[in-house]
Amino acid sequence: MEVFSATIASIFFIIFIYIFFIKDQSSTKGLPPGPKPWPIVGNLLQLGDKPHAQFAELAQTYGHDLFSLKLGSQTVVVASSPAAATQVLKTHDRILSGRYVFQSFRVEKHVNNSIVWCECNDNWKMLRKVCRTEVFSAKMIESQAHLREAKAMELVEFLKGREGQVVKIIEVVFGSLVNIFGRLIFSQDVFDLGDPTGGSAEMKDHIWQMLEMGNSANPADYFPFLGKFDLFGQRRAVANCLQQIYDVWGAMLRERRRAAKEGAGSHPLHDFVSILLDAGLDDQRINALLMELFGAGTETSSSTIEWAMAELTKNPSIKEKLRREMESVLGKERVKESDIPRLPYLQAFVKETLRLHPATPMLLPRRALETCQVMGYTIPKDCQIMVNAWAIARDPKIWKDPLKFSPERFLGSSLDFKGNDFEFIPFGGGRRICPGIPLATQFIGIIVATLVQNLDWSLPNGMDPSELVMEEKFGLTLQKEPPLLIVPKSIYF
Ligand code: HEM
Repeated sequence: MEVFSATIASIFFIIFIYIFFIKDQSSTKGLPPGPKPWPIVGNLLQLGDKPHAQFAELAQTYGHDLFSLKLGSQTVVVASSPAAATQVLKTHDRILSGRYVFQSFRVEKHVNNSIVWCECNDNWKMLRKVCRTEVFSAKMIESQAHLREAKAMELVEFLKGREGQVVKIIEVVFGSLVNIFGRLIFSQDVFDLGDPTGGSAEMKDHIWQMLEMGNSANPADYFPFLGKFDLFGQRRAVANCLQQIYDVWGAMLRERRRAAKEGAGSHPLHDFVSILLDAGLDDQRINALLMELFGAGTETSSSTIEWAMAELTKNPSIKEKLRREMESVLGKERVKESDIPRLPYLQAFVKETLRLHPATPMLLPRRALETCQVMGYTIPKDCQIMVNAWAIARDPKIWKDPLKFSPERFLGSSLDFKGNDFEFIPFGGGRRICPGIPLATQFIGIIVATLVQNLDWSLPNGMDPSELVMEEKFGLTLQKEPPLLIVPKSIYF
């Protein structure tokens, strides 16, 4: 019996070795060069909390265009130059348009209806079309400008009320953005800025929980065979959280449908929900899309605004230039979104913030739908592909004095983030480019301009702005450590 058990154990051991060593070795044939992986863990131990910076260093050694590495048993290819980004996001856009869906988010009902995670199938095309022609159309964006302007001013009033007190800027900006989204999406606030327990506490908690779960590591992303067991219950937690959010929204959707029926087919409110109902989307699609807009829009935009505030704090002369531009163009008028096209320095400032601090430094991971050849290397089917937009935007071969925060570099330049200039791709590119660009740029522009026009602030404890340490963590972090703390001071013209 013992001999039998030992034989079975040996067979399993050999299969295990085969899977992790021999099969792995053969699957690396033709891949871009990269650091030698350790057995089983691959190059995981070489990653810290800033993979985009570590990947930038690896690119120096192994391949300025493309290099590959193993994260556990997953093969990952990283593009780190504009030429390689062009290949991934343009030349091979179709084949490389799959998404690598994080294991915690593999909740079937959500993924199938998700614009972020589903394949570029008919459902995805329909959702993108609704976004392009309805939700983010120029008419819709313009019609809701007054809401964002009012919320930006509410934020200023809130901060003025905290004069002399220390404020963690990300929390108030995040709260403001969630409220703007609440208003744009279903015409109601989610947070009460002045009362941390106020607003819709239930919805606020669910959204925080979702964002935190999205940021927590799942070992199954490195060892996919663990995925089906959901060992740490992360997928179940995401599914529960989504269900709770959908339940709240479900009640609202039912109420809207009822009101629409009674009002002979017209929805009284002009918000995203009414657009989606009018577009004939079913509840599951609406739920998934609303979740996506909240998830993809709030954290990215609020972290960009936090970076903008940090740069303004560190560079008071830039804050002054923004103020002077507004004074000369608008006089004493309060800034509005429709003024942004007349404020070139503000536009250049937003671009420079996105260049140095892209909210998703390596975009969202893509997946090869088929094996293909890119720049003479083999990219195997199902391989994960990342584009290091952060490294590209700091490459001294492309940018003069790349680490200097200088909005001037964009003045008089046609360089834009709309996916055609592959040296500057904070919103990605190709068919999966961020559909929220028109909204994100309005948000960021109006909030930054309103803060600069109406408020002054300093760092706590008389700290000198030059001492401000500005370090990115990986991508979609809530930037809890170190947060930007400021002391608001009102300014009066
Ligand atoms: C500063 C703000 C933002 C940044 C930096 C940003 C960045 C990105 C990036 C890099 C991608 C992946 C693109 C690719 O794979 O090539 C993406 C996708 C996406 N973004 Fe944004 N985003 C921002 C704001 C928003 C907003 C405000 C919304 C909507 C309200 C939004 C909705 C989406 C959606 C739905 C996708 C998935 C698109 C798809 O897979 O087809 N984003 N975003």
